Amino acid sequence: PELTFTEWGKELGSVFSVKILNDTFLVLNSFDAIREALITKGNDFAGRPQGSYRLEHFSMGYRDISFQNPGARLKLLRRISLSQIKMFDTGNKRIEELSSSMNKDLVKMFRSLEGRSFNPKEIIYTTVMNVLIMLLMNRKFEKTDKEFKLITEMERLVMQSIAPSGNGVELDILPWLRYFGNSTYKKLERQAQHRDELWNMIKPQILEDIRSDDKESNGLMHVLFRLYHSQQEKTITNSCLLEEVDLKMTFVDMVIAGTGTTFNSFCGFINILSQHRDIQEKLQEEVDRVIGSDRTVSLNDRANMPYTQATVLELLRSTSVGPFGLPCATLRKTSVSGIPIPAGVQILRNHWGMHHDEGFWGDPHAFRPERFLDEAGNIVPPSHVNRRHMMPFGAGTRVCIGEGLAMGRLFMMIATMAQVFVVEQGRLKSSWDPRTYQSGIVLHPLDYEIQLKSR
Ligand code: HEM
Repeated sequence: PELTFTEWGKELGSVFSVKILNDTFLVLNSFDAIREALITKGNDFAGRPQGSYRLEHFSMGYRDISFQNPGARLKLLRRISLSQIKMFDTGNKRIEELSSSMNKDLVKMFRSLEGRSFNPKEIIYTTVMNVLIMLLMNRKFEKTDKEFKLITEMERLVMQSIAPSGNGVELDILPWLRYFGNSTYKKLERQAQHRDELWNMIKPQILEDIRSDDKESNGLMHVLFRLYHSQQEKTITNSCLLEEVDLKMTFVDMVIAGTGTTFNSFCGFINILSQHRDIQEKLQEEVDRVIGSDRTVSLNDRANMPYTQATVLELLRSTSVGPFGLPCATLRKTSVSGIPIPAGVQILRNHWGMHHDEGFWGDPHAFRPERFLDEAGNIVPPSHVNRRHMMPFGAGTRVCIGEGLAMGRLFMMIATMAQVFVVEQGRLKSSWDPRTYQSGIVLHPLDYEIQLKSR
């Protein structure tokens, strides 16, 4: 739909409405309209649609961060999650060590396949997923662990069943179809079983860490459980009393929101790299000059590696793996581009269209990191017009809470690949162009294979 809406926007203008079966969405299709909604009138547009049977089922009654409406609970969960994610940035030695150990794992897994043609998806998925698990529980799982299998399967089932315009939309309109073997309902039920089984496995692990008072067990879930216990014992009072379902859905939400997005962006990148020799050489030149080969990449290197940073930005713009962000809803009577909008209207923001607007970008379908560099080769500041036209993480009060984590991980993985490998196309070739990606709430690059040579 992102390509269709972008085309329609040329005729219909920057704001139009579409009917998907009997659900109506207002589509915001230009930078000005999206900016007005998310930033100038952020509080008016900060709601999430609450009428979808599928979302309500998946989120246990909107108890996750992504789909609940603003209120004390959302504020508390967002604040704690954000402060934990900040610890993943520079300055925390243990996290830095763990992150670089994960990069080492990525390199080790790739090295074991050197010289062969292979699909890198599984290895990338394992690495990205484990970064999330590290954030949540301060540990990592092996591919063969039951927990890992449950998480993977749960994430796959969610992606297949909750896209606003995808398969299963009929269940929102006719929820009674669940009594008649509806296939999306079966997927929702299966994911709920996986979720519960997973929670029953990880909850005792988190509680055991807390009991043993392991100072290093400071994952987001440890922090939330400690707060939850303090609230129960009435040693802390917040304006919102957490229940176990809030903790469980925060875990599920972070895994779902953080894995598919980062994983598909990086998967897209490796295919882009294998077909852009010039970009690969520029990345290699920079990493050789700034880091060399004697030490591993660190987040602190970002400041000295503008080309790699520009590549991360161009990757997020070009692939736009969250083509509409998350759907939002107006909380009160408002307007956009001078058009009055009542409360309760469901909104889709065409981030893809904004990131591929030919009138603005000129050549939006070329992969060109230089768009984000000035004449001296420095990264342009966030106030630069090209950076302002980029909202891969949304903006305003509901901006993605994983932005810093995702940007940091993408930087680490891109710089590490350039430092260690030359990436070439393998036997299975597919277009790198994101217009070919498979649609969904998150876009998926087509399958491809690569061949790696150590540098
Ligand atoms: C390349 C990676 C990522 C992209 C492109 C991305 C993109 C987005 C977008 C567009 C939104 C919707 C914002 C809005 O409604 O305005 C969002 C929300 C969200 N993201 Fe991300 N994200 C990424 C990585 C992550 C990671 C790593 C995490 C977890 C650590 C995460 C957690 C969330 C959560 C919880 C929300 C819901 C926020 C809310 O509704 O208040 N994301 N993300």
